Amino acid sequence: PVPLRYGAQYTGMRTDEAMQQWRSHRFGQFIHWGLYAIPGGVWNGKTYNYAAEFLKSSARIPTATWDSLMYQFNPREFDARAWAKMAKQMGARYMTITTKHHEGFCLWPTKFTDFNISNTPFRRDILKELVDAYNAEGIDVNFYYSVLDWHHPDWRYDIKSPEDSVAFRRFLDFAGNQLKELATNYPTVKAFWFDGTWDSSIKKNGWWTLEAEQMLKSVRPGMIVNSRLRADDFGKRHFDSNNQLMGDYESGYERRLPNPVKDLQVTKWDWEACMTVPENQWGYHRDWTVSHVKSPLELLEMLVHATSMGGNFLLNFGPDGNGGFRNEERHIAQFIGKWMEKNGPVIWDCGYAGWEKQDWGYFTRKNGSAHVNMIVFNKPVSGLLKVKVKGDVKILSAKAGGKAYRVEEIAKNEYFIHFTDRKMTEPRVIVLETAKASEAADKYQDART
Ligand SMILES: Cc1ccc([C@@H]2N[C@@H](C)[C@@H](O)[C@H]2O)cc1
Repeated sequence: PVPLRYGAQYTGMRTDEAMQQWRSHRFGQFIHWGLYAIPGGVWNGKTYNYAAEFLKSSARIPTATWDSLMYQFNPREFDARAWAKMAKQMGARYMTITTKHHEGFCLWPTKFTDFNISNTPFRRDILKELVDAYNAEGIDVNFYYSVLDWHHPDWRYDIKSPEDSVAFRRFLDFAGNQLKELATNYPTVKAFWFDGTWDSSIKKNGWWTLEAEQMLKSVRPGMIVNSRLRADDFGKRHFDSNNQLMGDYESGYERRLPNPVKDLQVTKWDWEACMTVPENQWGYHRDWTVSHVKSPLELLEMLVHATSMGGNFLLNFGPDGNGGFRNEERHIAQFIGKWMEKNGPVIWDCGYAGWEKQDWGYFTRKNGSAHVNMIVFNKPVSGLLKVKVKGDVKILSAKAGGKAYRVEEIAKNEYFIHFTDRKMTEPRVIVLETAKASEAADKYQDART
């Protein structure tokens, strides 16, 4: 392997309590909220279809003009407790909030720039209200932080001169100070979700990305950081030049999920996929007719899909400039919440079952359990659900609620579950009880004698 100073700091999955908690949550609520929520993708009467949080660049708005939105930020409807209740009802176990997005506006009263919530008509510390409200509902809070900063004069996309180096060094000190401030002043924060780290200026300063990770973990032992923060000695990101994952979980799945057949490598490490409800809107956009809006069922299937491959699913909400959620978002939360109320146990604390993906849906398994969960989305015409088990395993029973389904062994390690449900109105969970084939044989042995 190539000797690295700023590469992966450890190999394998973390087994400490904090990481086990993060991993067991499986389902998180992403919240993108900032000045971009005020115009909501519309500027001077023109609607820009690209992501609303990029309106500043889509509409080529001068920084001074964009930054003056700060004087309008006064979300009267904002109620952190109501947000937290909606997330709780949805079945989310953690929430990731944009402390600062690319625009550079800070949702907390930071000491390191005036471009923050305390200089708005609203004044209140939104971050503190959210952390307190979500924690009170038993939901962990993580911080999204964009290193890329359109507001800060010392930001550089690349380092092309000694002046760039001096300025960018000041910028990295600024970012480091903000990160330390966040980890210190909000002591219950569990993880940092870094974004805006793809530019050459960062890739040429891999040392800083490791220093930021180490600083956060020294301020808060157990802190979790995503792979997207990290660049190694050669500017390689996410996976270092020895192909080792940097940070504590892979965060490369944005608006896409790993393939359940071809991408099984992800089951070897922690990872999280983040997802928009429209095709590509993270911040609030006034007009959702500009693209496909995913249905609650599509999003529920993605949550199950991620869990089935041992990953987390971070579903995005974009509150408007007043602090309200769209009806589509409320409906999604209510729909998924209703399903999770009954079936949360096949998501929370669950992961990759180790069996081959089948067409009818997904397997999940609570770590180490002899029970394997089937979440059925696509009932076949035959009503026969194929299950291929691995190794010394026999299926003893298949149950949904109190009802048992016939388990038919059709070949070695292959079964049909006779799924006689007539009409499927929602994804159905069938729990398989398994035992070691060798031991199970003894069980039959007993029956025969
Ligand atoms: C090209 C591009 C840059 C940044 C993004 C940001 N990452 C997501 C997690 C959102 O924050 C989006 O604004 C998306 C696409």
